[in-house]
Amino acid sequence: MKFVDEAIIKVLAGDGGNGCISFRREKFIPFGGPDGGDGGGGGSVWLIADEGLNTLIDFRHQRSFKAQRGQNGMGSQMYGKGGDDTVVRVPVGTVITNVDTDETIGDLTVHGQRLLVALGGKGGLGNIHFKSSVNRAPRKSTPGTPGEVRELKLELKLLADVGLLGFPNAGKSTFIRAVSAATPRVADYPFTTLHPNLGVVSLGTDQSFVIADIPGLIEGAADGAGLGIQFLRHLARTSLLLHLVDVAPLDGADVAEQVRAIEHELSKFDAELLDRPRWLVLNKADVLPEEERQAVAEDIVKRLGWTQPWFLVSAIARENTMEVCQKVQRFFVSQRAEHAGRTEMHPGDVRMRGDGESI
Ligand SMILES: Nc1nc2c(ncn2[C@@H]2O[C@H](COP(=O)(O)OP(=O)(O)OP(=O)(O)O)[C@@H](O)[C@H]2O)c(=O)[nH]1
Ligand SMILES: [Mg+2]
Repeated sequence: MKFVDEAIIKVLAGDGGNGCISFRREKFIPFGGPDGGDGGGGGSVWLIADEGLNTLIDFRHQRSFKAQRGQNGMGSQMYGKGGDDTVVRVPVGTVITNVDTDETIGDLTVHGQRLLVALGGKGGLGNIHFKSSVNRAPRKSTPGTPGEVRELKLELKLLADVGLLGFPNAGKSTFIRAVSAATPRVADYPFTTLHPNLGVVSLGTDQSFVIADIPGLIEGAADGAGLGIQFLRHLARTSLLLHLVDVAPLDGADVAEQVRAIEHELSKFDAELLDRPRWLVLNKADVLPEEERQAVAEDIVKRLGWTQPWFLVSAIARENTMEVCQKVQRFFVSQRAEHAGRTEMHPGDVRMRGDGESI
């Protein structure tokens, strides 16, 4: 199925029904009082997160969602029926922005979570409300109010703990195949991966994390080269990036420079991503003679002045890949412990809570 992670939709809540002007008319009561009922409220439009959906593709076909209008009030003090709500299903991880104000109005991250996006109009008042000592036959009612109408931008940002980053052909998909049950296509040409894939790395009971494989980035991606950088949005929620590089490119390219090129694109997309913990994974160790591997890797690390953790692996031979994952798991455990400790000490500190949310 095609992967779509952006959509614009229009939501239209139902208008309220109008209040009614009516008078009681019965055989022996020729001048009965007012008995026009109120209009019913208009239905609202809600979004609901559904884990059964993986993409926003459905919104290519239907872009407008309308809730029902409230029924008008009627004689004999009958109130109009309220309009039905409309509920629109979206994938878990959908961020909702109001197109007119550019304001983010919600982020649905849990299955079943709901967000009200257009409130139904109120029903109008029937003439029974306008009876007074001076006016016993009011010819007055009020119309229902209009339902809210909004244009919304939906953006899917996948929920993953770890993001894989790197040039095409670096071996990202091979890596996720090696450490999880995910089976994205692997091939020796660039841009094999055209949309993100998620894999669950399971290291034991209560020891698992989700890893996202995204399409490769190339120099100039921020300006649209290759598949562009729009897929980087799927790294937004991750806490750790694994930066994969081919340790010995066939064309003899300088690995350190390749790392810098990706960093450059990353900073153009979102400088904050550059500050995120990022570990270097030097892949394809198997192409180098065993006795040279360590020295080549250390040289790259030294030239980069790399201070964060780094690894030398062979994704295809599954060498050292699980060690990377174990270290990732330990990183999450210590991060959680650290946050738990910090929030205990400063329960009212807003900054801490912000940090906590980003885990
Ligand atoms: N020798 C060797 N080849 C590898 C290794 N990992 C991946 N490859 C090969 O490198 C090529 C690219 O691998 P992919 O996993 O498709 O690379 P990718 O980073 O997902 O590429 P894109 O999806 O295009 O961004 C394939 O031919 C793989 O078999 C490795 O550890 N050693
Ligand atoms: Mg791939």
